Amino acid sequence: MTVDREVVLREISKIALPGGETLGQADLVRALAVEDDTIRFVLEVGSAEAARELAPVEAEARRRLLALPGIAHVHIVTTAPAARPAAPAGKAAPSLKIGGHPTAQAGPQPIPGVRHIIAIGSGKGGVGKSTVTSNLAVAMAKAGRKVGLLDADIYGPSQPRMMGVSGRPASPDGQRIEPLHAHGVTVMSIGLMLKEGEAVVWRGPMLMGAIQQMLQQVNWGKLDVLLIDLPPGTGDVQLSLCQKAAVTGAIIVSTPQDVALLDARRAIDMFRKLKAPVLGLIENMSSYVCPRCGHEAHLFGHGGVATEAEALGLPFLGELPLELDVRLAGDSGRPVALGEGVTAQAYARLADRLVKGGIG
Ligand SMILES: Nc1ncnc2c1ncn2[C@@H]1O[C@H](COP(=O)(O)OP(=O)(O)OP(=O)(O)O)[C@@H](O)[C@H]1O
Repeated sequence: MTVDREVVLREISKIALPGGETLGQADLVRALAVEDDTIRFVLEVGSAEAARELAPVEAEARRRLLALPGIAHVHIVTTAPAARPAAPAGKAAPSLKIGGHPTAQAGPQPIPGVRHIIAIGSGKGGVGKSTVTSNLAVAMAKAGRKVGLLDADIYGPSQPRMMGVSGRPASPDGQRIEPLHAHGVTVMSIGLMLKEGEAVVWRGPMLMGAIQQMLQQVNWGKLDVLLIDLPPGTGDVQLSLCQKAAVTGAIIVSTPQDVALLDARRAIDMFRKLKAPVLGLIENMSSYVCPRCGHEAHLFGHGGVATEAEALGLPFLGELPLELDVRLAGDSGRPVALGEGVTAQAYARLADRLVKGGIG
């Protein structure tokens, strides 16, 4: 038997809590990760007292999980908000330190001044999610919207390169973080918070702390829309994000290939479970137009995403061509949407569609 998230949840969800509910019913498990012989998760409760009462539950969960085949380590962290004096509005913020434990909160919070939060996800890596996010951000800014871009791709933050920003963001008061600005877009990336070349093994609580910090402690200012570049797949960042931020909706990027579509379906399913509405699907690398002869070819198939959107009853937001300039522009820090070509026009249409749809 392979021990995965589902197996772990099944194993511990029936454990009874002091109040009579089960662990599954109370929905306390966060940031669950299974890595080789190790299981890690957070139990998030409302108060320090409730956390203390969970000690026997923690012990029982550990006992059950260590009995699973191949599991040698179980790390459980129980978190509760620290009691702290009320701070004046807009001033409450812990120190600028990635990996702080998150403060448990009642539910998804809006970000002051930010009208819409849009998560951009994909089922699979390499389909162009980051490219689409940077170009869409630029296209919406060109259309006169106030746009922010948060790069939450912990596995490979690529927005600093794609947007051409570098340097560690300043924090003049040691509490709030000043974002960077490029091409009319306010930018913050988890990559800018890490030291160059630093490898980080993200643990659940660190991850949740980092996400919460980037949402709530960055001086985003007034934004019509904040686009969030998620890591590919269906993991803890997606979960943390939907728990911490009042996400307006998610957009899924896919190539037309069947395997990418299959993974995209999983991502859609996850957002639905997390109660984040899926605003629509985008087909990237849809067609290739030969720059010499103008011949159009469909290297990864064509139209699969539109068909999938229709089957799922979701809007199809548009298709974006495969073009060498897209990659070159992304590598040079000047997204192709800044220009006037075919792809830039496709992004302008996409931005227009979202703005007309009330997003941004
Ligand atoms: N439409 C396109 N035409 C040409 N190249 C593209 C296009 N879209 C993306 N690419 C290139 O494909 C590569 C992967 O794109 P990108 O990093 O945006 O994918 P991703 O889905 O964010 O991947 P990951 O999340 O795994 O980092 C990059 O080199 C990018 O420049």
